[in-house]
Amino acid sequence: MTLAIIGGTGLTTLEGLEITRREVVRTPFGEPSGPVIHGVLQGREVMFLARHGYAHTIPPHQINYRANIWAMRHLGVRKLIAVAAVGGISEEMEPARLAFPDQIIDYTYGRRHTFFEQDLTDVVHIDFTYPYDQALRDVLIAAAEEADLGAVPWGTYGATQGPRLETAAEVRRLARDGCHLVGMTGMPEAALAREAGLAYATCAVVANWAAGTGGRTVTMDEIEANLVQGMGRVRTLLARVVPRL
Ligand SMILES: CSC[C@H]1O[C@H](OP(=O)(O)O)[C@H](O)[C@@H]1O
Ligand code: HPA
Repeated sequence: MTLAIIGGTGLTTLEGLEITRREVVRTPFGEPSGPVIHGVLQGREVMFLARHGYAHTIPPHQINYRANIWAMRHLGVRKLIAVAAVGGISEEMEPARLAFPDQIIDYTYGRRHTFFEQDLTDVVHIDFTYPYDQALRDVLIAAAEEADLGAVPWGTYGATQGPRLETAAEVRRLARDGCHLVGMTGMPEAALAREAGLAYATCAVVANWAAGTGGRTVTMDEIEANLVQGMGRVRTLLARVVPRL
C-alpha cells in the first residue's frame, strides 16, 4: 500500500526522508501545491507533499485541494497521513500536543470541494459519517501510545475559512458546536480523499490555544515555538508508523 504524507504549517520537509526524485504531476484540476517528493523513510517508500508549497506561500483558502488529492491517487497512493497545525479549543488540546481527530465540522466556503461535478460524472454521494479512516487512525494512536507522546486519540476538527484566525465569539460557537480543535485545511481535503478512495487520517499538532480561550489572543511567536516542539513529536510518531503501513 503506497503511503504519502501531506505536511502543513511547520512541516514543509520530512526530516530523514532519503529523496529519490521530485515529480511534477499535471492534473485535470490544475497544479498541485508543488512537485511530489518520492523517497525512502525507515526503509519504506513514501511520498511527501507540502500543502502550502515548499516555501509556504499558498494560503489555506487557495490551496488546490483537488489537484493535490488527484495527484496522490494518480501516483498510486492508498494511505494518506495529513499533518495539520490547529488551535486547541477544549482543555485537553494543549499547545504542542498531538491529536487524532475522529470528526469534522466544515465551516469553509467557496472552495472547490468535490471531484463529482455535473459536467464530469454522474451525481455521487459518498458516505462521510466517519470522515477519517479508522484503521489508519488505529495505527497512529497505537504508535503514539507506545512512544508515550501524550497524544489525544479523538477530537472534532472545525475547519474554518481563514486565512485570518478566529474571533473569540467564533471560537465560543465552535466549542458550542462540539469542536475541540480548529484549523483551516481539514476540508475539503478529507472529503476529497474519501471521494478518491484513499484511506486518510489526520495528525493534528496543537499550535496555540484558540482565540479567546482563557481571555488570550494568538501570536505567531507562540505558534512557531509550539510547532517546533510538536513537529518533534510528529517525527517520532512517523518513525514508528511508517514501517507498519
Ligand atoms: C497560524 S497557522 C494557520 C495555518 O496553519 C494550519 O495549516 P495546516 O493545516 O496546513 O498545518 C491552519 O490550517 C492554517 O492554514
Ligand atoms: O487557532 C487556529 N485557528 C485556525 N487554524 C489554526 N492553525 C493553527 N492554529 C489555528
